[in-house]
Amino acid sequence: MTAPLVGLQDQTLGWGGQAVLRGIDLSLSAGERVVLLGRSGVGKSTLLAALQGGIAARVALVPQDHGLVGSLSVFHNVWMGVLDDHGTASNLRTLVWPAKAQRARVEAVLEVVGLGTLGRRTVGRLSGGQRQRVALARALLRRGDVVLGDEPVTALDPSQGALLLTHLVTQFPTAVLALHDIDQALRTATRIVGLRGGGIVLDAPAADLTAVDLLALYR
Ligand SMILES: Nc1ncnc2c1ncn2[C@@H]1O[C@H](COP(=O)(O)OP(=O)(O)OP(=O)(O)O)[C@@H](O)[C@H]1O
Repeated sequence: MTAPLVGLQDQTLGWGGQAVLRGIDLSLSAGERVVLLGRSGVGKSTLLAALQGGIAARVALVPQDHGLVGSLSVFHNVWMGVLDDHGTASNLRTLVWPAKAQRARVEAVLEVVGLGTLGRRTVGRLSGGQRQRVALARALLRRGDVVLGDEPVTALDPSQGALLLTHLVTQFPTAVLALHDIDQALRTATRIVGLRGGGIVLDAPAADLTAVDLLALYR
């Protein structure tokens, strides 16, 4: 049996000494597509942060707040996904004068998210949905062993969101996604983890669950 990518055992998770989740046991294996579900504020982002902190493999992130720099161009924000693959001198050069090959790599992922013509646009001038697509493009450029997405398509229309979510999970061997849409969770996940009342109350293969089972997390 291969070792898990991360294993949390009886962990208390929270912020600034304040516990949000208690008694958390969760291990993530390569190849899984885990969706985290639960009411707003229950601790999905908190759990994602703990998983991120524990994974030693290469991780691409799609944070809930997008994590973009509004004063920089779309190109530069997407390129941030691979900043740690390059040295400081190279990154400074890219900031001032991106090479043609770098532009081409970024344009390829911008095409995928439907922002092919907006590479030079300042992120501060984009709509919410466009910003989310920049964050998705940054993760797609980064690639990696695991993608962690915190409501990664909530700002998109349902059809575009479904397409990009499907694309995202096919680009990474392993995914953990916090979602709000139960049907999307059932379509996307191999495993669903449900949070309620400060802990994990459900951890089961998606194939064994129905929408009715998942609605219980929100009552
Ligand atoms: N960076 C942070 N610093 C301090 N407290 C935080 C931080 N992130 C979340 N919290 C707190 O942790 C608790 C759980 O929030 P969290 O964002 O994990 O929930 P969530 O299930 O992801 O919610 P939502 O679905 O609304 O995004 C909340 O009380 C929130 O205020």
